[in-house]
Amino acid sequence: MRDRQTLRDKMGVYFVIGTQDCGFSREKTVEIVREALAGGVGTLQLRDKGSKLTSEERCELGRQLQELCREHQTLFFVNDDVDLAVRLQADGIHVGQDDMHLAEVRAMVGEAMYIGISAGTVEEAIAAKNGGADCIGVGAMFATSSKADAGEPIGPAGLREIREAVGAELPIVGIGGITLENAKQVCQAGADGVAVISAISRAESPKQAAEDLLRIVRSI
Ligand SMILES: Cc1ncc(COP(=O)(O)OP(=O)(O)O)c(N)n1
Ligand SMILES: Cc1nc(C(=O)O)sc1CCOP(=O)(O)O
Ligand SMILES: [Mg+2]
Repeated sequence: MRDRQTLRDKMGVYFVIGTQDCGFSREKTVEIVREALAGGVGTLQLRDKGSKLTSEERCELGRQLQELCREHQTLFFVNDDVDLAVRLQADGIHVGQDDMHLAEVRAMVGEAMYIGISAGTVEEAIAAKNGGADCIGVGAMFATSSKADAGEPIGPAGLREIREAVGAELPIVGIGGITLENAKQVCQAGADGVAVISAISRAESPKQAAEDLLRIVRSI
């Protein structure tokens, strides 16, 4: 069953990944995820964008990653693809402002699955909270090359405003351009954790990068 405190605890280091971040290689994606999980990633999101995988192959990759997550007690989220999340019985689904509406997602996934929503403004964050979102991904925090349409960075000040508006209870991760150098600022502004792609996927050691991020998040 969904539990807000469990979710908050698991969102310290939230790794978002798809084959597009790993040279379109499934094997490389699995290898990086394996390392990242060993480093303490608490939530993994499969975000396969513009990939060369068929839907069956994407489902198979999802199953593989979900199995690895289970071995590490890591939450497994699917990005955008509500049907895939239902098929895999993922722990969570993440949707943005241009994706399926929250109420429709809830009707499709049932009561047990976490729903994460993207928010870049106070209005979006309040709407997500009032609509029953379990957590929000706030961004873009900083400039990012991992998402072409990420929009203008809102910085830690933007996240702080959102935290003040939604209150202390709703789990929040910052996302977009987060690195070992700026992760502390994101948490100091009120985030429960950091969601990253490149800080882990492009690190020389994804395991070390995840460990370092977790240490920073836990230091706040
Ligand atoms: C944790 C988290 N936060 C935000 C996003 C971005 O979602 P969205 O705005 O729908 O953009 P895409 O990821 O679909 O390109 C996310 N994926 N995860
Ligand atoms: C997936 C995603 N969503 C964003 C948002 O602003 O909602 S920014 C982003 C990309 C995050 O990648 P990196 O950690 O490499 O910057
Ligand atoms: Mg989306």
